[in-house]
Amino acid sequence: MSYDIQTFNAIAKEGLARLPEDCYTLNQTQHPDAILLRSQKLHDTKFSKSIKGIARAGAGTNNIPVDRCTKEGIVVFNTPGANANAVKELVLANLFLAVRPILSGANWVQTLSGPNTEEQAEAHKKQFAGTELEGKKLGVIGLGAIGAMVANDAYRLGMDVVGYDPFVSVDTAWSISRHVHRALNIEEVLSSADFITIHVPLTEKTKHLIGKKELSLLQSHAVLLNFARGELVDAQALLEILEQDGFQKYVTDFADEKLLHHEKILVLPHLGASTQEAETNCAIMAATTLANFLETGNIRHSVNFPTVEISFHSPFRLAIVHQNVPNMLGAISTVVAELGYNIDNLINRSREEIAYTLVDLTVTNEQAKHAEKKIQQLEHILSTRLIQNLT
Ligand SMILES: NC(=O)c1ccc[n+]([C@@H]2O[C@H](COP(=O)([O-])OP(=O)(O)OC[C@H]3O[C@@H](n4cnc5c(N)ncnc54)[C@H](O)[C@@H]3O)[C@@H](O)[C@H]2O)c1
Ligand SMILES: O=C(O)[C@H](O)COP(=O)(O)O
Repeated sequence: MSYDIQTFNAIAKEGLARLPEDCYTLNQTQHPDAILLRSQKLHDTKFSKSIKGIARAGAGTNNIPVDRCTKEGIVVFNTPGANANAVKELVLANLFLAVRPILSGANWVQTLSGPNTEEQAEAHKKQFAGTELEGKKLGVIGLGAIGAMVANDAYRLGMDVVGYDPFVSVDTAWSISRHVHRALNIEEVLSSADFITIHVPLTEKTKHLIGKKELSLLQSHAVLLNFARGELVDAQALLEILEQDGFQKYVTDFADEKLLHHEKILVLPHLGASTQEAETNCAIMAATTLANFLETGNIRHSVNFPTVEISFHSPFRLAIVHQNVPNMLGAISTVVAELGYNIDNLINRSREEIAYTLVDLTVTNEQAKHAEKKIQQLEHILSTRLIQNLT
């Protein structure tokens, strides 16, 4: 069995190495089995019926039409936490840059010349004096993989940290220092913190999460950092409020023409996950997850399908994507029973409107194909896949 994977963007070679040549080809057909990508926008892409999964080597999946994928039975994966440390380090670097005029001091020194360079530097250094992070208050909006790491490390730097996340997962909650205060609403964070950093995904619900009302709550000396997604902040409202000296500075990882050449805005070219380590981690996790899905039907790290994992020992497995309606399991097992086959193992899980069933069979190739064909004829089936156990 060979799978063709369509790739977009620079996927680290360590990840591509998880797709060995004897089982995988890259970009060889018009009808690939799966897509592996980073930030390429797929909203206008029509997916071939051959596509079973899309793996995002990264955290955010707002570049993928996830709802449409769900309707088409395509499993979308991401790589939770794989680039969190890279983003955390860049956020911390920008907190330091926000309190110490490091860049302007370094640029100014380059303008000096002559044998008294050192004296000139010493005489004028006071114009580049800064403040310290220790004792200042950091507000973290979104306490997932990145937000939790930022909160913990900021606390270790001596900052007073307050976090807001009404949907925080149990696993992440366990990882957050007990010294991080829990805010019950976003207003508390925005109005009380000296620095606010945003780490929530961009969805229809979070677009412009920080709008005019929220920006108006910031203290005049506050610094807002956005290393999550540009559209989380209403750029027009932000420009107006900065103009009125509503707050001090906006640091963003997302280029937007409206925000360029503004003395109170620092724009970076989406560098959050651009470290060798993060690129390698994400590529390995995405490729491994995709390969496991293609070869066994098992699903983990999906943003639109349930987690479904059982060990694969039978010669054949049917992977069935169907609508989450009553009696699908009964209908599927009746088809198999009427054919006279015994089910070795079966798992069914659902997530909102979608459900996924794996049926393991010890039958011949022909018999397995026959069972698949019969199941395809059932109502509410979105797709089926017959996987042969090659181990
Ligand atoms: N700049 C970069 O290169 C870069 C790199 C990685 C991730 N990101 C962005 O950062 C986002 C977060 O990444 P992550 O790995 O921490 O994801 P994550 O899924 O681990 O964490 C997101 C957190 O946001 C919380 N959340 C959702 N809606 C919220 C709301 N309205 N208010 C408060 N909290 C809310 C969730 O409960 C979750 O805990 C990604 O979705 C992506 O857009 C950017
Ligand atoms: O969501 C993410 O993981 C980041 O935005 C990384 O994007 P990139 O892979 O294009 O650097």
